[in-house]
Amino acid sequence: MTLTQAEKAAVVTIWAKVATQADAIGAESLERLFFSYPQTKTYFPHFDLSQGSAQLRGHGSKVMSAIGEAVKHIDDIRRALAKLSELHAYILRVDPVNFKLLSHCILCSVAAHYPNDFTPEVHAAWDKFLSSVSSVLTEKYR
Ligand code: HEM
Repeated sequence: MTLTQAEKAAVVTIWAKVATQADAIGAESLERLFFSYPQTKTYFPHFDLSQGSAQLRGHGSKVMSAIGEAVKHIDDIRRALAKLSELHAYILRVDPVNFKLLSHCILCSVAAHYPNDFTPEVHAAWDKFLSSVSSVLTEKYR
């Protein structure tokens, strides 16, 4: 899935804003994930997943910095996320369906924080970007 130059530019622009609140948006995305799709909590039996917990915030921050790496290396997301891809496929064995759920929650959090920036074009570009990140993180399964 390749992003056009215009889509890449839209992703980089919205990320510049998201990056300033990345930790909050990461934690909120996980809260939305666990609240709307409670089955996803089974991957985190060792975490305290209550709203605002230190583990939830810490993990949200890690997830968002990986997204930031992908934005920084938008032309080579595969290489930028190679290690994470192995981790999710071979060690964590996260079912690929869950990536769609998390991507959706990240999309909602970004929209909620930046309603004016979240135009249909930005929405489409951000959605496509998160799909690219997800396909990189799940491609080792095949
Ligand atoms: C956009 C998609 C995702 C990104 C960018 C992402 C990113 C990350 C990062 C950066 C880490 C930490 C790796 C490390 O400590 O070296 C991680 C760990 C982990 N991820 Fe993901 N992840 C994604 C999707 C998912 C999904 C959908 C699930 C399951 C519902 C999941 C479950 C886990 C688990 C269980 C860990 C280990 C947590 C721990 O024990 O510290 N991830 N992920």
